[in-house]
Order: sequence, then structure tokens, then C-alpha cells
Amino acid sequence: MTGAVLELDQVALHFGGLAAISDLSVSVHAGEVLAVIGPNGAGKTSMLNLVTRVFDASKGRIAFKGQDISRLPRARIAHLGIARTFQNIELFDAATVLDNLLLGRHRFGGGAWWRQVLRTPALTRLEEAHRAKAEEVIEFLDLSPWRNARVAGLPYGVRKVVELGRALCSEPEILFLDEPASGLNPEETRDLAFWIDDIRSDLGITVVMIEHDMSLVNAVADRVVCMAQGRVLAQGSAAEVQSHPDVIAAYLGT
Ligand SMILES: Nc1ncnc2c1ncn2[C@@H]1O[C@H](COP(=O)(O)OP(=O)(O)OP(=O)(O)O)[C@@H](O)[C@H]1O
Repeated sequence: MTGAVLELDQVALHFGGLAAISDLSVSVHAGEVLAVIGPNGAGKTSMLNLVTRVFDASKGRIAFKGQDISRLPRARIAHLGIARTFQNIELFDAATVLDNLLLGRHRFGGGAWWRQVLRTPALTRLEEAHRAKAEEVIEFLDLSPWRNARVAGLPYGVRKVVELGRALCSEPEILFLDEPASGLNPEETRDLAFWIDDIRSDLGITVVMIEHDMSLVNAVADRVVCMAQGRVLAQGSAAEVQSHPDVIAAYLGT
């Protein structure tokens, strides 16, 4: 593990009078799996929405590999190598699994307009490279039985894997997963744990996972940050954080 790949420094986010995030400072180390836990409404998804520029921070700095990204246009985020999945799966239901995965290649472009009109060899090579990456991800996530199926008809657990696959197709340096285990059965959650481990070890991608399922957190997280009321309450190993008195009190609502 090396230095911080992503740093949030005293970040705040307000919705009207409500402080969803207050003075939040979090560092993500390159090559780690960081789990972000905390009770409902703690600000976990808001933090992810700040990093991916869905919302503007009202205060503070967010740096990716030393570059301040807090004011970048949202569309630039994927180009930098930051990918995410959503709490409520966001896929193109009418399209096939393969086509959804190919959408993940968006950041690598489709070539200049004149290449598309003339169908140049360079464009053909680009399309072949996109297709090869999508096939690699299909293989990696065992999605071959559904390659040409429309997403709309797929079981929930498979759709979650497709969304993960689309994020991987963008070849991110850092991958944010928003509640990846929610709605999955125990067997699917075990598969997910293996994939997250492989995403970090084999693909070298840093993973930040917002998660309520402590079996998954205990299985894959190198480090855990617990948030409550928009701040960091505790951080450390899964065991340290789960036994922290403030964390126990936050979950009990005391
Ligand atoms: N778009 C929004 N408009 C207004 N308030 C919001 C918005 N998004 C989040 N909030 C509020 O900000 C606070 C933090 O919400 P957030 O969804 O980030 O928490 P969370 O820790 O991800 O919760 P959960 O585990 O339930 O998903 C909550 O009080 C929530 O109601």
C-alpha cells in the first residue's frame, strides 16, 4: 500500500439548513479496500456524491492524486479514473448486458466524427479494443450466460453484477461501491467478496465500499471508517471500529 490516492479535507455539504456532511476528513490509500459504514442518514452516499461531483461541497477540498477535483465538471470524473455503482442500480434496462458494459468504455471515446463517418481502420481497432475489454469483464464476473440478454429481464443479483461490470469496463483507478450487498442473498454476497478481493489484488483497483452488511465488511475491508451525522466517528480495523463505544452508541441511537 502506498500514499493517499483520494483525500477529503474538512469537507461540508448542506441541503438548505441541513448539514449532510460537516468537517469531513477522510484519506483513501492506494490499493486498499476501505469500507465506509454508519447508521442511516450518516452522510455516506452524500460523501460519494461529493467525490463524483453530483453535489458541490459548500466547504473544503477533495483531491484525487493531488489534484483538486472539487470544482471539476461531473463529466471529467470518469475520465480521471474514478468509477462508481449506485444504491439503486442505474442501467439501461432495454439494452443487453454487453451493450451496458460497452457504455462503461465511454471515457475512452469512439474516435473523431470523421473516423466514425468513414469507418477508418483506427475506429475498427478502437471498437475491437472496447469489445475485448467488455469480454474480459464478462469472463471475470461470470456474466457469459447473460451476455446477450436484455437487462430488464435479469434477476436483481445479476443486474448488480452488470453494474459492477460496467464500472470495471472504464478501467478505474478507484472504484466506489454504494451498498453492493444490499438485496443480495448470502451466496451472492460471498461471490461479491471474492470479486472485490480480486478487483483489488488482480486488477490493482482501490475500492471504497459503502456497506451495511458487516459480513462483507469483515471479509474484505482493510480499513473501516464509521460515519455519523456527517462526520468520521471512528476509523481503524473492522474489529476496532465495531467495538468502539461511540460507534456502538451511534447504532443504538443513544
Ligand atoms: N438530495 C438531497 N436533498 C436533501 N437532503 C438530502 C439529499 N441527499 C441526502 N440528504 C440528507 O442528507 C443526510 C445524509 O444522507 P445520505 O443519503 O448521505 O446518508 P447515508 O449515510 O448514505 O444513509 P443510508 O445508509 O440510509 O443510505 C440525510 O439527512 C439525508 O436525508
